[in-house]
Amino acid sequence: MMAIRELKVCLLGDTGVGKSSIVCRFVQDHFDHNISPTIGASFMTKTVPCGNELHKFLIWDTAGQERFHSLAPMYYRGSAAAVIVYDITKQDSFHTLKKWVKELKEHGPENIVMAIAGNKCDLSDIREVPLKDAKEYAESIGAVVVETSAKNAINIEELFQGINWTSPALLTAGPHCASLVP
Ligand SMILES: Nc1nc2c(ncn2[C@@H]2O[C@H](COP(=O)(O)OP(=O)(O)OP(=O)(O)O)[C@@H](O)[C@H]2O)c(=O)[nH]1
Repeated sequence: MMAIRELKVCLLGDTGVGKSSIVCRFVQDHFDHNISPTIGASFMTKTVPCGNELHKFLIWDTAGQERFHSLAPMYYRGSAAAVIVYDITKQDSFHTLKKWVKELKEHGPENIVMAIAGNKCDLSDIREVPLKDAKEYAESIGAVVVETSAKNAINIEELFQGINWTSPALLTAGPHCASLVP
């Protein structure tokens, strides 16, 4: 018998920052230059061994386009953690990230664990957002931050594994943490 812990996580962030690409790299180890914008949201799972248990990530990848904004609460409300993504080459996307954090604090589940991903770190020569700014901001809201590249498979596993899944908020998250499989 190995315990399986289900970890519900949603991805939020501006359109085009690479949310679907991060999920695709994590779940399928694949990158598509011509990936289409998400319509509504998409759902994927991935199970990975972690110590003497299995972690089953239940991942909601939301659509970043403004016209889908009103759907986001349906996905973040059921999540124990949120990965909020910006594009290190677009200052605007960092601004949008801050708006998501504010919305989560106001309307998200109490104690939702937040992780920030500065994606497209393969393009650091055209960077607009210094890592220092992201670190300072993350610290101010008690979130972890990591720079990722879905394209070059940098820090993608680390992003999902680095979420503080031992947070009391998650341990008390109830039935979805406790099922057992043979
Ligand atoms: N150079 C580079 N390009 C990336 C990276 N991740 C994603 N992209 C590209 O950025 C574009 C947008 O990626 P998506 O994954 O569709 O972005 P999204 O955040 O899911 O967008 P929405 O579904 O509209 O919210 C695509 O052309 C990707 O190929 C990366 O790490 N590096």
